[in-house]
Amino acid sequence: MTGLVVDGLSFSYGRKQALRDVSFRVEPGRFCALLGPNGAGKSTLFALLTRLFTTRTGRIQIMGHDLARTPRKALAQIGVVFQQPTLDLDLTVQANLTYFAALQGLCGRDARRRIAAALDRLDMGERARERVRDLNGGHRRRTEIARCLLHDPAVLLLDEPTVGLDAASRAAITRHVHDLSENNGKTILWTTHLSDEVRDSDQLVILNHGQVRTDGTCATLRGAQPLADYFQRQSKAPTCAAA
Ligand SMILES: Nc1ncnc2c1ncn2[C@@H]1O[C@H](COP(=O)(O)OP(=O)(O)OP(=O)(O)O)[C@@H](O)[C@H]1O
Repeated sequence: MTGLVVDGLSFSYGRKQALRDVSFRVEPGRFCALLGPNGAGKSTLFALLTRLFTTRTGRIQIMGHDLARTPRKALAQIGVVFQQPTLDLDLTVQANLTYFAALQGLCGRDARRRIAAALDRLDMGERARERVRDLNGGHRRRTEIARCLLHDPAVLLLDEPTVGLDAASRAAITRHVHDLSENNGKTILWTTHLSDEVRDSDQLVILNHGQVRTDGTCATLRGAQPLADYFQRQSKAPTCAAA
C-alpha cells in the first residue's frame, strides 16, 4: 500500500491557479522532500493534504484511504506540523502533549507512555517539565514533532518545519525526522525551500509555478552537480502554461 498518493491535483484562488495537475506518490517509510521556491504552491498543497482546503480536481490517498471519500480514516493516518507554531507557550511540554493526547481520545497511563516515548524519540525527555516559553525555537519544534507522533500516524506532513531556526537546530530536526522514516517506518512529506535539508537517498519532488518539475531520488536527479545548482536551474526553467 502506498503511503501517500497525489493524483492530478489542481487548485485555484479565484482566477489565480496555484496548483496544476500535480501528481506524485510516496512509498511507505520514504522521506520525500517537496522543494520549491516561494510561491511554488507548497502551502496550498499542504492545505489540501490536511483538508483545510478541498478541490474537485484530482485525488489524495493516505495509506489507501481516499481523503475526499473517507476523510476520517485518511486523516487518522497523518501527523501534521504546520509552518506556524501551535503550542501553548504558558504550558509545560508535558501539558501541551497531554492536552493534544486528550483531543485524540488518549488518556491515563497510555497517554503518559506515548508522550514519554515520543519525547524520547526527539531527545526531549528531559525537558518534559519545562514551560514551552522557556525553550528555544529548535526545542519548540521538536515538541511539535513529538506531539504529532502521539496517535502513531503512518504519514507525517511537515510544512517548512525549520523556518526561523539556526543552523544547528535545523540540522538536528532534519536528522530526527530522517530517523523517523529510516528507523520507525514513517512516511514523510517535508516541504522546504532549502536544498541543504535534502539527503541524496531522499525522494525529491520539485514544485514550481504550481507544477511538478521533477520527481525521483535526489542523487539520481542531481547527478554530479550540487543540489543547490540543480534546484536553481529547475526553479528558473520556463514552465509551460504556468499560471
Ligand atoms: N489566498 C490567496 N489568494 C490568492 N492567491 C494566493 C493565495 N494564497 C496563495 N496564493 C498564490 O498561490 C501561489 C502558491 O502560493 P503558496 O503559498 O501555496 O506557495 P508556497 O510554495 O507555499 O510559498 P511560500 O514558500 O512563500 O510559503 C502563489 O502565487 C501565491 O501568491
